Amino acid sequence: MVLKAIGKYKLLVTAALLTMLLQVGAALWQPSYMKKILSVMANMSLSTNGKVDKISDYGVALIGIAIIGLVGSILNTVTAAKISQAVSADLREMTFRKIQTFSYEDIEKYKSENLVVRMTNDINQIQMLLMMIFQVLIRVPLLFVGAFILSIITMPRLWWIIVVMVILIMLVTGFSMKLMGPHFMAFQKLMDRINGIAKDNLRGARVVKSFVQEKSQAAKFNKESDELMGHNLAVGYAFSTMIPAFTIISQLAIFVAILLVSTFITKSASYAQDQLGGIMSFIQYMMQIMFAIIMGGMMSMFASRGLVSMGRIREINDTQVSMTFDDVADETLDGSVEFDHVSFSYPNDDAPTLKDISFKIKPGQMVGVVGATGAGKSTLAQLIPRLFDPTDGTVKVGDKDLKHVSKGTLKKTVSIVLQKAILFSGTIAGNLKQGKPDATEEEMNRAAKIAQAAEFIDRLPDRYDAEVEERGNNFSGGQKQRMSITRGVIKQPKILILDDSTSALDARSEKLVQDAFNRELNDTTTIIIAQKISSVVHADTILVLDEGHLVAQGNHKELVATSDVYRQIYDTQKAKEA
Ligand SMILES: Nc1ncnc2c1ncn2[C@@H]1O[C@H](COP(=O)(O)OP(=O)(O)OP(=O)(O)O)[C@@H](O)[C@H]1O
Repeated sequence: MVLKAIGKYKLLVTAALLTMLLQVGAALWQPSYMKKILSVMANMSLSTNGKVDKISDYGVALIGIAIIGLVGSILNTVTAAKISQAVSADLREMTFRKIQTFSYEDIEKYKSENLVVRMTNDINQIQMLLMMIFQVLIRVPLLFVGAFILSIITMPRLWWIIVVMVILIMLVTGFSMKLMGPHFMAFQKLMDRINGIAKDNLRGARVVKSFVQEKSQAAKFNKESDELMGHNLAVGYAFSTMIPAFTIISQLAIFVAILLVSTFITKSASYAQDQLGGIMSFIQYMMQIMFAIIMGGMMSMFASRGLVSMGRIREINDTQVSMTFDDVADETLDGSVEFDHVSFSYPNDDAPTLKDISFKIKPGQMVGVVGATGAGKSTLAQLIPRLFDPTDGTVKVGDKDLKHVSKGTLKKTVSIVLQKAILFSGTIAGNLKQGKPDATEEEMNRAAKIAQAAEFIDRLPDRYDAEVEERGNNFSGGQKQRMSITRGVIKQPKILILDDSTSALDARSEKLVQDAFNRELNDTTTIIIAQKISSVVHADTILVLDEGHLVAQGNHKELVATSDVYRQIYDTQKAKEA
């Protein structure tokens, strides 16, 4: 997946690789000139004629090589940044598009905060890994092998120092990586949890404040945050020992090399003139070898985090969407609804929430759904716009099994106004047009009048262009519900489901909404889920749910006479009102 995404940027990738080569070439070339300069200096006492000129020529060449290396480095950083940014943006967009195809069930399985972390933090990890790859991937092995060979050619008698140094550095790097690995693995999961707590806390800020929950929320957050800090510290400790260990090893290697060369010099004067310059380049090559191993270690660290993130992003993109729609032409369905022996269990929940439910609703009927809290009313409603598929049985709309209806047909036939009014930041018009993207102002007006939203929208200076803040925070609960109902009715669906969506309206407004429905939405099948029996008392038929079972169906009068569950709810509510 990532390779495919990188494949789009072949030109940039080639440029990054070439500039990386340029950098390595310059780095490996530089010490040989250093050796030449020092060799000339070592021989100076014998005859200085022409030697200063030679030194300055070598000096100019050295600066030239440094400039080539610098240009290579700048171009490499720019191209690596471009590739990593472009690829991560592509991955982010691709993943977001994939999430848009998810069913509600898929989103529930992942959890929204987990998806947010994947789209942000995991993509950042991949971006950092790509940056690293295009800055050091070729550089590390080339620099390592090149410096290794050249150091031995420069000082053949000191080959063993290099070998011992490489072994020691690799051991330290391997040991440190082993210590750090599990902590990196824990990062992402903790980030998911921290994000979830922060999201819940900020979303429920009013609850937190009104129930004085700041301390307990902070304690919950601190627990996860401290755990993250623990992992970060462990990585920090491993790093803090790794770097000094490298320094000790390299200093030791330099000391032994100088000591040995000094011994050779005392034994042979000619060796001094031949090899004195070599020791300088030898040390530089040693440093380059060490740098290559450290970079390799860092890369494996980024890689271990980046690979976990790649796995998490791939998991989203490889997800088999749990709900697909038949690729059939859109059609016009009537507003009848039929549940045929429908049972339903939530994902990861063994016990069924709906149990063997069967009923039929005729087009244009007004239907009430009542039952105790948790009886399964909202769950039943969510099966009609296919937010979930039933575990058993069939849900039909307009006599067609929902599983064989196109997405377009379902969208124009069914509209649901959820229990919680969810608005998006933007304008009122932007929110209403989610119900019908090409809605005219006249259509918005008509829908707003039915939902009793026109009265407050008309009072706003910008009317439909008035700003809606994040989650509609600048509107009251009742206003949000009215806008939500407006969005639901604007496309004039054949079936309108109101899931307890007038709960924040006062009795007068609720009555006005219901009257408007009766007047304006005569042909629409209206399914009203209600806590209060008074909201559905005039319905053509009422479904009574009890612990996931449909225990009775009929109009108010019939149910009072025949259903114990219904009568019980009715009597309790009447007693409260009295
Ligand atoms: N997304 C979900 N995942 C798992 N279980 C759920 C989910 N939503 C609801 N449930 C469970 O299903 C049962 C029925 O919930 P549902 O919301 O349908 O009841 P309800 O009758 O609409 O209740 P209320 O009147 O309080 O809104 C409850 O026990 C609830 O815990």
